[in-house]
Amino acid sequence: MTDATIIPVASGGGYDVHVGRGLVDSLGSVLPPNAAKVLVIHAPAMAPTAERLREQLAGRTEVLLAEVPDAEGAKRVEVAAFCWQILGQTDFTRTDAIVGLGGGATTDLAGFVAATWLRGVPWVAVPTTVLGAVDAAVGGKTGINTAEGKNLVGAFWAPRAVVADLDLVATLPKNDILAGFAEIVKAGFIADERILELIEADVETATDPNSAVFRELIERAIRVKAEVVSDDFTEQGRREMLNYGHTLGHAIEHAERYRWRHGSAVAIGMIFAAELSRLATGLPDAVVDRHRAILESLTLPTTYPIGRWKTLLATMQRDKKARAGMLRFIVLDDVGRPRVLNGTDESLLFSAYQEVGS
Ligand SMILES: NC(=O)c1ccc[n+]([C@@H]2O[C@H](COP(=O)([O-])OP(=O)(O)OC[C@H]3O[C@@H](n4cnc5c(N)ncnc54)[C@H](O)[C@@H]3O)[C@@H](O)[C@H]2O)c1
Ligand SMILES: O=C(O)C(=O)C[C@@H](O)[C@H](O)[C@H](O)COP(=O)(O)O
Ligand SMILES: [Zn+2]
Repeated sequence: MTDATIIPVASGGGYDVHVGRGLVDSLGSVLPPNAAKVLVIHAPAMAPTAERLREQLAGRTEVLLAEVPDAEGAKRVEVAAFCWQILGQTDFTRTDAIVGLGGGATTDLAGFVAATWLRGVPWVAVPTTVLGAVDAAVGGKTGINTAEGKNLVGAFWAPRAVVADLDLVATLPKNDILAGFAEIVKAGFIADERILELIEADVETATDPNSAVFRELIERAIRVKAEVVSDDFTEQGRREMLNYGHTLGHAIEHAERYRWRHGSAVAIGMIFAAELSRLATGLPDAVVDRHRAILESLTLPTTYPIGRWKTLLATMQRDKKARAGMLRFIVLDDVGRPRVLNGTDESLLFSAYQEVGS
């Protein structure tokens, strides 16, 4: 692909993340050469792009389109079943391929459908949000939500390529761009302080999809994720660090019935994780304050009602990092030094939450 930055991922069979502009027009080059059929699972906002893909690939392969509900509405078993039905009725085989075109919710679903159809067919992720490009589409964590919690059903199933076309991301509403920055900030705090410095230097330029700094931030965050998942695809250890801010974040998404943006919930979750780090590991006050300053500069939420604590705690018990009923959190010893905190007692957790509670 021309003008693309290539970021390799070494796990899940090995694949590349392509970052650049106008890339979707050469999507055919990353599809399996012998695929007779391609199912494009896409978000409603991406219908015109899906149609463009159909025209582009006509003659080479049969392109089927599956428009799925917007945002978290896509991550439901009924929607997976709708996709499985299309695959069944079109005799989709293991040499065919799925394309996930949309934000993280769409690519999580598309990857899950690919992982489960015939126990695994090839798929390509085409993220169209900031959050999808820097995080969701990379690493092969696929899944759907259940009534009990976020991403409780899923599979590790790597794509054969990720195509992050920044021309597609440019149409994203500003609030979605800002929410996606929560994951970029996460990458900054756990592994790349330069990310934080670039946002602090000029938040307007950093979040302008046409700026060079924006592209640098996208690429830096992808490199963080690619490096971690190359080392630990199935989350046996190091990959857990990517869950910084997510234990409380996912509980907030559940409490809000999946109507909140993921990045907004993770922003509050990171404040909680930073406050917990201050209490448990002695994370300096300045680093905790830095979380608030950066997330507020992005106009992301940093507080949540104090009265919701018991509800959130109950949901957090189902967090995938929990072991034998014991909650585990990702905390920071310092910027760039995340680690797991085991066996946290409830009063310590509540003390940290009091700093978040409004
Ligand atoms: N698998 C992973 O490793 C991983 C990592 C991070 C997040 N996630 C998941 O990703 C999801 C959040 O992803 P998201 O923030 O991209 O949200 P999203 O997929 O809900 O997309 C946000 C909104 O933007 C719209 N949209 C998408 N692209 C657009 C475009 N180019 N122009 C205009 N509108 C567009 C969508 O239709 C939606 O309304 C959550 O479900 C989260 O759990 C997964
Ligand atoms: O890739 C990972 O690993 C992550 O934890 C990245 C997170 O940003 C992402 O939201 C992920 O979907 C959370 O996974 P879960 O296992 O906590 O459901
Ligand atoms: Zn996330």
